[in-house]
Amino acid sequence: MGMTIAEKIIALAAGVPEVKAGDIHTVNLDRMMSNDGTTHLTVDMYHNKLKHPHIADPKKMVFIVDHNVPSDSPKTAASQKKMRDFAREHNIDFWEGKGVCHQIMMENYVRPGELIFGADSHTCTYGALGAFGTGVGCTDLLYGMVTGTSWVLVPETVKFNLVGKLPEGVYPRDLMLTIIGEIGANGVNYQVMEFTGEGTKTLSVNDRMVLCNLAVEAGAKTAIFQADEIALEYLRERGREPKAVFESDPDAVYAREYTFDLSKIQPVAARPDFVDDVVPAKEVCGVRIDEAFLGSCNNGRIDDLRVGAKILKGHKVSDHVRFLVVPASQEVYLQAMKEGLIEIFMESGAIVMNPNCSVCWGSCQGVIGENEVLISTGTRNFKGRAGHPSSKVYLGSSATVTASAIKGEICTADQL
Ligand SMILES: CC(C)[C@H](C(=O)O)[C@@H](O)C(=O)O
Ligand code: SF4
Repeated sequence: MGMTIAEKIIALAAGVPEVKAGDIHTVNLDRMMSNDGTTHLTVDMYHNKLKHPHIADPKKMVFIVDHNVPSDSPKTAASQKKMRDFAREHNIDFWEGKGVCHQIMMENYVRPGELIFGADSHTCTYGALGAFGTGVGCTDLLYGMVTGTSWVLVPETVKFNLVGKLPEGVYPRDLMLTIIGEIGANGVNYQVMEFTGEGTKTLSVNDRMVLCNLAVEAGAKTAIFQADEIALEYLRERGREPKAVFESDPDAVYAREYTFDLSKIQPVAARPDFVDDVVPAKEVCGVRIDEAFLGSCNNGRIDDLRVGAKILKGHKVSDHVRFLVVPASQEVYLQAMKEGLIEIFMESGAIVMNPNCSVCWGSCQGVIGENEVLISTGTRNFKGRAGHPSSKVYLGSSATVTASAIKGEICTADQL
């Protein structure tokens, strides 16, 4: 029987010739990532719960401080110290303040064909490079750390056929929010979203990251693209080799299929408090905002900063808006500096921050107050996600967020 890309990756990690959806397999993990959201809990369990604490292979581990960096309280400082000390003691790769975990992973580690666990729900981002990345809790992360292995219930795969090309001024973020709006927040629960079709050839690795990253917002176990020439070029530029390059067999089994015509996609926004409450952005135009956020592991890359800077150039951020611009990594930040983008943001009145999760999860920077409204390129708009429970978060593309920051109310770039 034919297999999908995801099934082939699991089969390779399990050391068996074939797997099918519904099977349970023990797998070797290629890598494990953990960030300051939960690593302190994993470290506590390591010390307090294990009879024979040890790490199978420290080279497989990556610890990244990105959620609350620089630390914002004595409490986070203490939990980050725990993480930092543990990483040093055990020779674990450690990154602090260098970028959002998934961006760091994509820039430095992920290889096609790998099976990667991350103690973070957006680990599905790595499918942009043809890897199977999935989020786990810290108990599973600890098990993986100690044994180098884990288990996987092989998920079904759902095929997303992409045709055509996105129109000018419409972005992968609009496409993925549209898909989530259509299939719903439980649309692909515990399934793999496989993106395929000629439309994928119009998408860069950065674009593919946007799609894969948000897959978990539709309940997906992960999302994946075939590692084609575009992905292999991204790898080559970074001096990495693939582990394995797979494509789905013609007779692979899919649970369902959808087709999305990219040329029909329009700017959209997700209304508070649900990621799948997606409407044409024009429908929410006029909503007064207090803050705008351009950043996160979904939309803090150089492409996003270029889009934002192009729209902002020659304009000023509205008097009553804080516009936070947060590059997803130092690599992105440096590139933006070289291109003069940071200057444009600063001169227009934006607040440019150090690479981190920022107000995407509203626990460290930019937290919004009672009844305040944020328009954001972050991943989620759940109640209280960015601060006070009465505050509201709208999600939109980098273009819509920047245009709204200028106007002081939600608007699309073509309305400026
Ligand atoms: C803190 C972390 C565990 C969490 C996640 O798993 O996604 C966060 O990154 C988020 O986006 O809500
Ligand atoms: S940027 Fe947002 S979604 Fe991404 S890891 Fe940080 S908090 Fe989670």
